[in-house]
Amino acid sequence: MPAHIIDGKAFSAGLRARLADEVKGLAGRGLVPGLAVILVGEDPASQVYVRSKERMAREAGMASTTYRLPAETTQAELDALIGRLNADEAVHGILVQLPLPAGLDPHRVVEAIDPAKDVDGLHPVSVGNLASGAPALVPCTPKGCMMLLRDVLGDLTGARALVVGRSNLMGKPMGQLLLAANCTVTVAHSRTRDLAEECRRADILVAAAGRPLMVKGDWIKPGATVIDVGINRLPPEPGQEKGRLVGDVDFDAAKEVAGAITPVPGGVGPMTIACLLDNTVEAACRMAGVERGRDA
Ligand SMILES: NC(=O)C1=CN([C@@H]2O[C@H](COP(=O)(O)OP(=O)(O)OC[C@H]3O[C@@H](n4cnc5c(N)ncnc54)[C@H](OP(=O)(O)O)[C@@H]3O)[C@@H](O)[C@H]2O)C=CC1
Ligand SMILES: Nc1nc(=O)c2c([nH]1)NC[C@@H]1CN(c3ccc(C(=O)N[C@@H](CCC(=O)O)C(=O)O)cc3)C=[N+]21
Repeated sequence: MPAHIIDGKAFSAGLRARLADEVKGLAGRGLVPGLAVILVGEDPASQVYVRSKERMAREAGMASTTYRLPAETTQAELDALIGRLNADEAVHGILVQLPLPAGLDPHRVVEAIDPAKDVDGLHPVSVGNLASGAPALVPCTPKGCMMLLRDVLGDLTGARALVVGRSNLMGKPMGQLLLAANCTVTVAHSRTRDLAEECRRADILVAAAGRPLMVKGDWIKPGATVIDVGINRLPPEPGQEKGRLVGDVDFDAAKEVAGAITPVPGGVGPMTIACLLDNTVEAACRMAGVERGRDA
């Protein structure tokens, strides 16, 4: 039986509609959640992301400002902007798009952000809170993956979970969240010895390697839940202007074996933006001492 196709786009729209209601309520109390995004240089993937993020923040009734800085921006200039945003009471969330141009130190930039406004969940305080089980602002993409997994599977207790990739933005926090959800977690990477064999053991497979179509159909355990985080553009076919967008999983083959699977596009990507908005509302409520009606 072909897999259930997990509709991240619809899930994201539902979450954003609930956030819009919540934001309306907050605005009535004088609190408008504000997001600041900093984009240095012209990374094309980040530009797409920044545009849809700004649109969706506005649609949810939030304030959103994007700071576009030239690639030659110095560390001191970037630090100064972050300092101003830290001090700005109308800003509740600050996100610096990664990767940064060469010459800018991503660790220093992330550490300059007030942890209370760290809606990307990358500051050492956020990372420590997540790892130690304290309330934390959780990185948006792994958070979105967990929402989809819980929607499909309910309780994840005891499941064997494999995360392919160990980046700070995705693989590592994903491993932490699955562990907190009582999965038995393996994190694979480019030095993993037999990736196919590791995949075949996984009840939950999260692919975040940035390698187009790397995970083959016969690497999937029958019935497994597959979350494809990869966003890769293939080279254009003759006569086409742009190449096709594909994930890290060979979707056409995998959907014949998996129990459930996310498509690319329309899977994890839209969840990332919804979770960014959710984190901004969360940060705003914490700063204002407002209790949230839980559901996200
Ligand atoms: N949908 C969304 O919202 C988002 C999508 N993405 C996409 O997810 C993917 C991963 O992003 P990100 O984590 O930032 O990427 P990084 O490049 O930072 O990390 C990639 C990870 O994958 C591992 N890896 C690379 N090649 C292989 C391989 N052949 N076998 C096993 N592991 C491998 C690397 O291992 P090692 O550490 O050994 O080098 C590394 O840990 C990208 O396609 C990105 O575009 C990212 C963020 C959000
Ligand atoms: N500090 C930081 N935090 C990030 O979370 C971050 C980042 N930097 N740098 C870039 C990556 C990439 N990323 C995406 C988010 C949404 C989609 C998305 O919405 N994708 C849609 C459409 C994609 C399209 O059509 O081009 C989809 O998959 O359906 C994609 C990619 C967040 N990132």
